[in-house]
Amino acid sequence: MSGFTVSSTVEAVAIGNFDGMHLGHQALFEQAGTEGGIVVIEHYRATLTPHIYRARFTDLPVFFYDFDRIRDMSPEVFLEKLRFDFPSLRRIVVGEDFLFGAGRSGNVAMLERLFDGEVIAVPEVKLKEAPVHSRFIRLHIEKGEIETANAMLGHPYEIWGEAVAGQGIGKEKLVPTINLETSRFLLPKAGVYETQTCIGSTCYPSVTFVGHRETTDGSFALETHLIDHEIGEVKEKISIKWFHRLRENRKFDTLAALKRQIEKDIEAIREKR
Ligand SMILES: Cc1cc2nc3c(=O)[nH]c(=O)nc-3n(C[C@H](O)[C@H](O)[C@H](O)COP(=O)(O)O)c2cc1C
Ligand SMILES: Nc1ncnc2c1ncn2[C@@H]1O[C@H](COP(=O)(O)OP(=O)(O)O)[C@@H](O)[C@H]1O
Repeated sequence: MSGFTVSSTVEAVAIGNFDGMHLGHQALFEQAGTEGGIVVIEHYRATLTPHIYRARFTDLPVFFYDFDRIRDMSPEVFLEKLRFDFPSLRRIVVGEDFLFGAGRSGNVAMLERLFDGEVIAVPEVKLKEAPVHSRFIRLHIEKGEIETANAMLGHPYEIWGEAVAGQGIGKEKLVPTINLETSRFLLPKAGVYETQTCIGSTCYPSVTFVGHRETTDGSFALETHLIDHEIGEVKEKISIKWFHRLRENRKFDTLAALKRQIEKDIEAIREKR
C-alpha cells in the first residue's frame, strides 16, 4: 500500500491488530461510524481471525498495513502515511492504551498532538470485571472455556477449513464425519464440543471432536458430525462455530463403546434444542 491513495472516501479509521474482532474492537468501529474504515496492523500472527477473516465481522472496509513495512516509522511519519493513504481522514479511533510508531514510542497524547483532526480514545471495554483482549480470549479457547470466549468476542468463535479424507471408520462403525484441515486458526482444547457447521450459507447443528483419536489410529483430527442431517461429499470451505465443551477426549476399549458415547454426546445436544 504505497504510492497510491488507499481510500479517498474514508473519513475515520480505527487502528490496531484486531485479532478476534471482539467487543473492545467493536466499540472502536462504532466510533469510526459508517464512513469509517479499519486499518489492521498486520503481524501475520492472528489466530482468532487471521488476515482477511477479520472482514467477516464488520461492515466497514478493512485495510492492511504490513507491520514489517511500518515498524521503523516514527509517529510523525506514520501520521503522514495515514494522511496520504486516506486524504479525507478527519477522525482516528484507538483504545486508550494504544501505542504506535518505532519502538512503540507514540501514545494517545502524541496522536492528539500530531493529528489535526479528531482523536477518539475508547476506554478499555470489560466483560463484568474482566478486560477484553485477544490474548485473554485465546487463553479461554485453549482451556475450552468457549462461553467466556464467545461472550468476550460478542459472536461465536468460528474457524474455517477444508474438508479432507478421514480414515473411513466413522461412517462404517461410528457416525459419519467431515474431517477438517485448518491452518492459522487456534483450535480449542482437545475434547468434544457442541458446534454448528456452516457449509455455504447454511449452518447445521453439529458435534465436533478435536484431538488425538486415542481409540483408533492415535492421529490428530478435527472432525464434525452433522446432527440429524445427511450430506454427500463436501468440497467447499466450511466453518465451525463453537458453543460448549461437552467432555474430554477419551480412550475407549472398543469402537462400540465409543459409538455409545458419541450417541450420548449427540443426545445431549438434541435435548438443548
Ligand atoms: C462426537 C465425536 C466424539 C468423539 N470422541 C472421541 C473420543 O473421545 N476418543 C477418541 O479416540 N476418538 C473420538 N472420536 C473420533 C473417532 O475416533 C473418529 O471419528 C474415528 O476414528 C473415525 O475417524 P474417520 O472419520 O477419520 O474415519 C470422536 C468423534 C466424534 C464425531
Ligand atoms: N477492551 C478494549 N477496549 C477498548 N479498546 C480496545 C480494547 N482492546 C483493544 N482495544 C483497542 O483496539 C485496537 C486494537 O487493539 P489490539 O491490540 O489489536 O487488541 P487486543 O488488545 O485485544 O490485542 C487498539 O487501538 C486498542 O487500544
